[in-house]
Formats: sequence, C-alpha cells, structure tokens
Amino acid sequence: MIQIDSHAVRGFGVVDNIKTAAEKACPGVVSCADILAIAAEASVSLAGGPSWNALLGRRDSRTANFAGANRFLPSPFEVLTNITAKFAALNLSVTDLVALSGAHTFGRAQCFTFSNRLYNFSGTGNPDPTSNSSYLAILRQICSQNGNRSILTNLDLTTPNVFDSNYVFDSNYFSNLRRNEGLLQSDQELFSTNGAATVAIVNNFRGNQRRFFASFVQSMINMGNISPLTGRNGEIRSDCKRVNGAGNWVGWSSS
Ligand code: HEM
Ligand SMILES: [Ca+2]
Repeated sequence: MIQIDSHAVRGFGVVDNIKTAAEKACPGVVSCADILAIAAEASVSLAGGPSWNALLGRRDSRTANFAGANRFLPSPFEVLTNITAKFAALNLSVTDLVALSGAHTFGRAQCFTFSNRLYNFSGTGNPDPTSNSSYLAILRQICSQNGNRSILTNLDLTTPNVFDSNYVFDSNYFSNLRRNEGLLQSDQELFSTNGAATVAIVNNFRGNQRRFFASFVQSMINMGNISPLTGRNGEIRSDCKRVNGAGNWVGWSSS
C-alpha cells in the first residue's frame, strides 16, 4: 500500500517519459493522443489481456476543459442510469460500458473514491447494502473513517498484480461483482441494479473470458473513435500536460 497526493489521476510522469523519447527520435510528430492509445493497448496485452491495433494519427486538442471533463466523464458515485446516459451521449452502448468497466481488473483506486460506501452510505448511517460484509471489513481496515483519503487499494481484489498471477487482465472483475466485491459504487451497480441490462452482460463476460476480450477490443476501438482530431485539426502537443503556447512552457531545445 502506498500513499500519494489526492489527485484523481496518476502516471503523468510515465507519459512524459514516452513523449521525451518520441520527441528525441522524431520531433513534433507523435501526438499525446497516440501515445495514450498505444500505452493502453500495451498495458492490457502485457498484463495477459488481448492485443489490438490501436488507430493512430489522432492529434491533440488545442483546448483543455476541466468543467467539460467533469460533465462528460462518469463519477464513481453516479447511479447506473446516469452513467449509461453519459455513455449513450457519446454513442457508446451498455455493452461498451460493461466491457470497458472490465479494465478495473487491474489498477488501484484511492479511498475517497469508495469510502462513502463503507460507513454512512447515502446518509443511511450504514454501509452500502450491495457490498459483501467481509469485503467491507477489509476495506474499512484500509480506509479508516476520516483517515487519509489518498491511500490506494486494488480495484480487483483477486488478480491485481503480475507477481500474484500470470493473468492480471482477466474476467475476475466480473466474478467479483457477482460476489458483491466490486470496489466502486459504479462497478457494483452493473450487477446489483435490479432489472438492468448490464446484469446479463456481467454474467456473460464472467462465464466466457474470450467474449469479454473480444468485446473489450471492440469497445476500446469504439471509444477511440469518439470525435478524433485528424489531418490538420488539433496539434501535436510538445508537453502532454498542456496545450501548446499555454503557461510558461518554452518548447524543447534543438541543441
Ligand atoms: C464507467 C465509468 C468509470 C468510472 C466511474 C471509473 C472510475 C474510476 C476511479 C474512481 C478510479 C480510481 C482513480 C483513483 O483513485 O486514482 C479508476 C481507476 C481506473 N480506471 Fe476507471 N472508471 C470508469 C471507466 C473506465 C474505463 C472505460 C477504463 C478503461 C478502459 C478505466 C480504466 C481504469 C484503470 C486502468 C484504473 C486504474 C488506474 C491506476 O491504477 O492508476 N476506467 N476508475
Ligand atoms: Ca484481474
């Protein structure tokens, strides 16, 4: 277990290192969008999941929009109908939602993204009833009430790490949901929402890892096709964290 500052996303340094290497080899050619698409594919296939050809030649946005990101991206506290609507607004189906959520078969989340489920769920004074009580006890040990919000724990309690198992990117995420051991509210809702179309899809992917992998690949391609910037649109960012010309970035040196 490690502790970091309380930011919602991590790993910028990894992207910066890849960008630095790409700029050195071929300045101004490789977009940050393409770096992220390739890194996602490599992470999944190296962890024992499927491989695919990520579509490339996608350029970087000339704007960065904090409010827009919060409006369009689902939150882990959101109810399933809202999350489904946010996906549908981008032409992503319920199958895409379940398949892509399967990426939570690896990686970590900070306490503040699920601690609302552990002690006083929706003001009830009780934990989230859709969560397994022994799992809740484990999570309460990790995230004490009013404790450090940024402590990390595994999204998949069964096969999170390469050193625990050869199969990290597997369908165990779906088995976890069926045992009421989904970490985020948005994970568990896929299985625990009565009458939702997502329940049958969870069952299907749990029983057939090949089908999960095939759907995951298709859904990653679908997600990558949400209004990409190609041709002369957008730009090739010099620093993946900011649009060109913003802030005090002075560009790379040619020496
Ligand atoms: C369906 C809506 C989704 C919600 C609400 C959601 C929410 C979250 C949250 C809250 C975290 C923990 C972040 C932190 O505490 O630092 C997380 C981590 C993660 N998510 Fe999602 N996510 C969603 C969809 C996706 C999709 C579509 C993918 C990729 C296909 C994905 C891949 C990951 C990965 C790999 C991590 C671990 C990151 C790390 O260990 O640094 N998630 N997600
Ligand atoms: Ca796993």
